[in-house]
Amino acid sequence: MRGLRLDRLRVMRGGTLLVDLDLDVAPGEVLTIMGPSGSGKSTALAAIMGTLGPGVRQSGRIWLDGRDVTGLPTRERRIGLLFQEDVLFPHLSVAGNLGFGLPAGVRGAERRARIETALEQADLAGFADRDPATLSGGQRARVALLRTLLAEPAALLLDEPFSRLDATLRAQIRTFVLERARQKGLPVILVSHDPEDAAAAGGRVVAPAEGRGSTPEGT
Ligand SMILES: Nc1ncnc2c1ncn2[C@@H]1O[C@H](COP(=O)(O)OP(=O)(O)OP(=O)(O)O)[C@@H](O)[C@H]1O
Repeated sequence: MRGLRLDRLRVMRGGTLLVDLDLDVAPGEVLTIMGPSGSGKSTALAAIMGTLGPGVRQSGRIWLDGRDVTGLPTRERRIGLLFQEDVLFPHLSVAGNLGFGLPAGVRGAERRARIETALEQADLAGFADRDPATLSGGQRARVALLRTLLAEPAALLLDEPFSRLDATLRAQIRTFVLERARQKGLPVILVSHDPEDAAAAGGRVVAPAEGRGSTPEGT
């Protein structure tokens, strides 16, 4: 089965149940995890990525495209993460930054071609040799997204991405990200404390420890 499945995924810290999710995110679907600061949103994403630190107890399974990825190291899970303070390497060109997203075996002309194509699709043709410091906030945000997508993830997690951008730009970038994810048929989990993000995503909204959550069908 394609998509992302959280099968009774639970994370306890101390005596607190921070994460309790039991749901599927279909290809092209966006699920929003919403809750106040400290409610466990980032913890939920860390559990899915496999980057939880010590001091927590995790149970349940994570399935991606029918594969149980629960025990796999982060890099083998094929899950892309874009977060709030995603930064580009300042000492590398835009193309150099994008190269970090590409699978290791992609080299030479193929590497250049994939980078050029990605830039064109993001309205950034001709930007390959630019210094990231010379880009606008919106251009930087698009490059960060392209870098994540070039790794060909099978799911995309967004942790309050671009919340530092002003409202207009943020809305544009949010649309851009969600459209790209839908085109690629990626299941997306968006973490936010902003109801506007959830409304723009247009899908289900759950709290980090909501269990099955609520679906439009009420199932
Ligand atoms: N490494 C850690 N050690 C101890 N406590 C932690 C650690 N990381 C998170 N916590 C605690 O776990 C709880 C959930 O944190 P988490 O970062 O998941 O919340 P959040 O909903 O993402 O918050 P925010 O919106 O502020 O980012 C908080 O009470 C936090 O203090």
